[in-house]
Amino acid sequence: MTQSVVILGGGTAGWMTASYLRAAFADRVDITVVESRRIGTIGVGEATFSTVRHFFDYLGLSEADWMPECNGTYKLAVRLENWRAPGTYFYHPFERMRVVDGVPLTDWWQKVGGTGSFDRDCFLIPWLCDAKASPRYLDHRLFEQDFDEDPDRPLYRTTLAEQNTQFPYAYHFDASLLADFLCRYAVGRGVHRIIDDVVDVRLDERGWIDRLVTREHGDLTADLYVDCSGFRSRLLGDALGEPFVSFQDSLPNDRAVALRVPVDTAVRGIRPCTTATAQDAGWIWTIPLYDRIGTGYVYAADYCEPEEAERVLRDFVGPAAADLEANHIRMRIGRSHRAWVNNCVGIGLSAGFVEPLQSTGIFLIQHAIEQLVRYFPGTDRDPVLRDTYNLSTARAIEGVREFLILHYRGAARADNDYWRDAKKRPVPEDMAVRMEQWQSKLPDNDTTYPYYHAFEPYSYVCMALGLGGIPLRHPPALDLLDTRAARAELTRVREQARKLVDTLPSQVEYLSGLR
Ligand SMILES: Cc1cc2nc3c(=O)[nH]c(=O)nc-3n(C[C@H](O)[C@H](O)[C@H](O)COP(=O)(O)OP(=O)(O)OC[C@H]3O[C@@H](n4cnc5c(N)ncnc54)[C@H](O)[C@@H]3O)c2cc1C
Ligand SMILES: N[C@@H](Cc1c[nH]c2cc(Cl)ccc12)C(=O)O
Repeated sequence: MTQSVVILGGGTAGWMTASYLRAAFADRVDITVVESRRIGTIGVGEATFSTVRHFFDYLGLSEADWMPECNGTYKLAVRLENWRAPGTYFYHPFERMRVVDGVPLTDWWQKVGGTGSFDRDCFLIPWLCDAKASPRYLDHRLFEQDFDEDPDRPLYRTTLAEQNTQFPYAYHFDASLLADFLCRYAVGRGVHRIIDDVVDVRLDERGWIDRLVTREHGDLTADLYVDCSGFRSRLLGDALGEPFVSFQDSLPNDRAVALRVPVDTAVRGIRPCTTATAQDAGWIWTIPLYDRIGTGYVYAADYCEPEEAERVLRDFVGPAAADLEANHIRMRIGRSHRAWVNNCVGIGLSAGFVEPLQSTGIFLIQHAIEQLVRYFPGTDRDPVLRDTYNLSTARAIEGVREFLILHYRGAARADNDYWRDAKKRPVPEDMAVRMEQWQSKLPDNDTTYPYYHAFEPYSYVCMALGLGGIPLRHPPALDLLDTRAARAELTRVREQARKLVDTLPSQVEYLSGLR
């Protein structure tokens, strides 16, 4: 059996991998993390999917264990501003669609209309985000009563595969603080930590990694090497030469500039969502943490210079940006042809990245780690385990890629070359067919990317309706069906939403109580 693992890299991917493998295999697998003090981590990556709760569950960690130490806040949705036209916004919530007489409520909304805001007419979470409300009451009850969440239930080893319901929120957290927290978790459970630089990688005659040469700690050998070295891809890409499949033709944003902005939470409040504000050459993220904002401009170098991007971001933030140091980042957009080659598995930026829209990076890390546990190699090195792992992880990032392409192809904005060119970029062949299908009927299980990538049809529906750039018709069947029950449900959504806004505490009030 595989008895030892060396992980190169101490960023989010490295310490998520180390802590999860430890939780899975205990001391039956010896784990070492080697990380450079000289080479920094990417330092961003602060919003997640709701499914990240399975990661913390698996480690036996409750929110109270890690949120206060990581500046954590709740994320109920992504708020997309100015994608349809300047001054407009809509939400992509963690909330499944209601169904009336077998038809999704958003399809009914197309037929019977509503107030004009599909998100507020069909979902509850947009109302909570607008009100900066907490998803929990002060007694910790969740607003969404569909969950039989027993606050005293023992944490147990849930995984993405058990996500049979849609949990209504995800998290924002300080990426560096989370990596530090997971480092303490892992080292406290017996993971070895070496702070050093890997200066050379030696391969054997088969082209497998024989050992990692460090500057001060000699050579490191293991049965399996996990490359969490970030965009450098020091093992998978550099040492093993695995080809990289670029997504640049369909996802042009390859740069970012970020700021960490201190805020007075008591004054500003905390909107429980990530905001993505479209710009002339990309979009700006706003991630509200407990005592600061994480913000950054994701843009395409072909349309905007770094200096201009930094100026736009500083203008967007305002006077609070003065004297703050900007972090300029080059992004490698695409994926390794294979994430697992011989005795090396790439996880995190080293294996692939599709720009941070919709916060998919940490989900892809979590999915990769879960699959690594499922397909963990034995001494016989069964290639079927490796090949199945590679197929599953490639499909996950290809599905995310397709969902992100939809944002640029589907945005109604066409007010400059960047947004006009976005409509002409190539899309995967199957996706072109699906985009045609969406014009006759909103996306559903039959017309969205067919392999697991975490996004469900309702996410595609929110984009199709919210972005405004795809011509949409309701199916003719709705002209023949009785609309009364659907109209009643639309009224019920608004009544429930108004009651929640009136009874839930603010997110600031609830989170202050956790500290
Ligand atoms: C602009 C931007 C915004 C993002 N926003 C989000 C978001 O909101 N949500 C989300 O889920 N994801 C987001 N991501 C993705 C997220 O940041 C990454 O998935 C996450 O941080 C994982 O990074 P990593 O651990 O793979 O790499 P890194 O953080 O770069 O860590 C690499 C590690 O490898 C070490 N290392 C490298 N080479 C050597 C060597 N030779 N010897 C020793 N050590 C070495 C470094 O010291 C470091 O510890 C974003 C990414 C970018 C670029
Ligand atoms: N079902 C996955 C993915 C997902 C569903 N809704 C959203 C909204 C946002 Cl902002 C990101 C991700 C998602 C999950 O629940 O995490």
